[in-house]
Amino acid sequence: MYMDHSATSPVDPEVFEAMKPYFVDNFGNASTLYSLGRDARKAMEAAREQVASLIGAKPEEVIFTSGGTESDNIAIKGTVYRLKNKGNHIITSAIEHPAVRETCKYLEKNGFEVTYLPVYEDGIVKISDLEDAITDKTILITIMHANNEIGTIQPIAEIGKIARENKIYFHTDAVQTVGKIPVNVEKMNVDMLSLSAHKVYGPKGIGALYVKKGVRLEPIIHGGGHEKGLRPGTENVSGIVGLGKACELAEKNLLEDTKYITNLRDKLIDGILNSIEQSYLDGHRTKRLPNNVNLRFTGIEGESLVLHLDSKGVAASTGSACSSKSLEPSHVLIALGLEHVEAHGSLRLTLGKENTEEEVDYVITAVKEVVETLRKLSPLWCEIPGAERRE
Ligand SMILES: Cc1ncc(COP(=O)(O)O)c(C=O)c1O
Ligand code: FES
Repeated sequence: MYMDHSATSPVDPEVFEAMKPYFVDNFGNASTLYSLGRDARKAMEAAREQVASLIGAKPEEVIFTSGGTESDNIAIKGTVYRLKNKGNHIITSAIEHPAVRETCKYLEKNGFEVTYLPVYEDGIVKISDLEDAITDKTILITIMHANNEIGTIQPIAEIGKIARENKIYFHTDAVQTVGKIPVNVEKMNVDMLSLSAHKVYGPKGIGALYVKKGVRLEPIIHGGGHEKGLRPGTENVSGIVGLGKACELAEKNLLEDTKYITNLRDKLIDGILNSIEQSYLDGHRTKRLPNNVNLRFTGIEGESLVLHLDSKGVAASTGSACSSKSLEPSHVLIALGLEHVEAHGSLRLTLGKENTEEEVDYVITAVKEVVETLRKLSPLWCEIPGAERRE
């Protein structure tokens, strides 16, 4: 069973049906003048309205991109390149997705200064830290709405208010929240917001950037002038139609889906914490995405856990990285103040609307069995203080 919806989600059959005509029959280039092209343009503009409606924006404030990564790059580089004569300071958080984090690291190598706000144990930035970090050189604040690993939700409206008071542009990466919790660009006081279709039952490789009316960005890609010159290139019409449909469905079902998934999440968290000794939840207990469960087990390696769960038919992910190139565990878990050895045993289960209570029960048992098996095999487990000795 699939419990890795924060990595990607299946395309909803309704979304797929909506996209189908735009591959073979209505294949026109949306920039052409004849009716085939005009039909494509019409479908694209309808999708722009669907996206705008979900996030409380005006359609003309929505730019289609190839996904979250590109939206983040256009927003961040587009702002700082435009304002580089005004200042060179960017504020972000220590737990951003690589699409933001690596963009900031790149900019640091190119003359910009970046402050990475700490998040403390609960995974949430402190407003007082943000206020202290602002200087007269600060030109951009970019802080994610919810974290992709630990699911914590940041106080975006408050951050946006401070950005406004200080006349600093504010971008948020809302890839993990759009379609999962209410997102309203006006209420959140944001100037730019990134979203991606494949996290909300839409296709991969398509997303959008909200750019508030009046906010001007320097283009980072140059070409034929599509999408107000910010994202030139022949439009991915079928993808855009899919994104629009996914947003329409998300808007229609948001409250019901959220309630259903939150219930599964809490059952999963309690079930695992209550049945496995030395297991811990990472991130805030309630200020977290309705579908995010991120746990840690003393004495266990996350990657072995994921591979053993896979053999029991459960798709999940981990923030530990023993066998990856970096040999570093997730920067997000380290930012929570965890030691390397603690971050080493992390398991992320992210639920979706097609998961059921029976699946949750199965996963609780599967995780318990795998943790017990791995601990039995571990020569270190019996030496850990408080560990129950197993013969
Ligand atoms: C918070 C966040 N930002 C950005 C991205 C990147 O989005 P995309 O895969 O559409 O480029 C992801 C996806 O993993 C994400 O979770
Ligand atoms: S050794 Fe496992 S996360 Fe580093």
